[in-house]
Amino acid sequence: MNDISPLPLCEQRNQLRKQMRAKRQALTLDEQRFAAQNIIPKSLELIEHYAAQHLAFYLPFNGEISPLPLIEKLRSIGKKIYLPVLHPFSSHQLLFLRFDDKSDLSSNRFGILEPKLDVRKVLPISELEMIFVPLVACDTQGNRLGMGGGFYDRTLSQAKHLISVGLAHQCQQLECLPLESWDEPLDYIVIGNSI
Ligand SMILES: Nc1nc2c(c(=O)[nH]1)N(C=O)[C@@H](CNc1ccc(C(=O)N[C@@H](CCC(=O)O)C(=O)O)cc1)CN2
Ligand SMILES: Nc1ncnc2c1ncn2[C@@H]1O[C@H](COP(=O)(O)OP(=O)(O)OP(=O)(O)O)[C@@H](O)[C@H]1O
Repeated sequence: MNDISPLPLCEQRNQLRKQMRAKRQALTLDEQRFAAQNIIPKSLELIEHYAAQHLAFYLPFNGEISPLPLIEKLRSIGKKIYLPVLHPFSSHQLLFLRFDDKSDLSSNRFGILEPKLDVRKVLPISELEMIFVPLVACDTQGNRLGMGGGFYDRTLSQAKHLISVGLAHQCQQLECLPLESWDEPLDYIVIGNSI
C-alpha cells in the first residue's frame, strides 16, 4: 500500500531548508555583490525612520546576503554595530558584541566568524534597537525559516521591543512558509534584488 500521509511539519521544514540553502549557495559572486549593494537604500531608510543608533547584524556564511557594505556605510555615519556570539554556557542563546575596527574575530563551532568573547563589549539586549537577521527562507507575511537552531526565535521572543529586519536574496522569498508555534515573524524584510 502506498503511504500518502503528508510529511511531518519538521521534515517539511528540513527539506525546504535544504532546497533553499542550495539556492542561495548557487548565486554567483556578481549576484552576491549586486544584492549586497541593493539592500543598502531600503535598510538606511528604515534605520533613519526609527533613528536607531544600536544595530545588530551578522557576518555572512553559506550564501547569505552580505550586510558588510551596509555595515561599512553605517559605521561611517556613526552608528554602533553589534554581532551575534554563541553564548558560552547557555545553549542556543546569543550575546551581542560591539563590532568595530579593533574587533578580534574567530570562527565559532559552525564556522561563522564572530567577535572574541569580551564581557566589556557585550550590549544588554534591552539596549539594542534594531536587529538585521539572516534567513534561509521567508514569506510575503514576514515569516522566517532559519538554520534550525532557534537562536533568533529565542532572541526575538525575549526582546519584543526590537525592530527586526530580515535580509534576503530574491530567490529566498516564498508565498507561504510552513510555520511552527514558536516562529517569530519579522517586522520587515528587505530583499536584495538580483541583477
Ligand atoms: N551568519 C549567521 N550567523 C549566525 C546565524 C546564522 O544563521 N547566520 N545563526 C542563526 O541561528 C546563529 C548560528 N546558527 C546556526 C545554526 C546551524 C548551523 C549549521 O550549519 N547547522 C548544520 C549542522 C552543523 C552542526 O550541527 O555542527 C546544518 O544544518 O547543516 C549554522 C548556524 C548565530 N549566528
Ligand atoms: N522561544 C523559544 N524558546 C525555546 N525554544 C525555542 C524557541 N524558539 C524556538 N525554539 C526551539 O528551537 C528549535 C529550532 O527552531 P527553528 O527550526 O524554528 O529554528 P530557526 O528559526 O530555523 O533557526 P535560527 O533562528 O537559529 O536561524 C526548535 O526545536 C524550537 O523548539
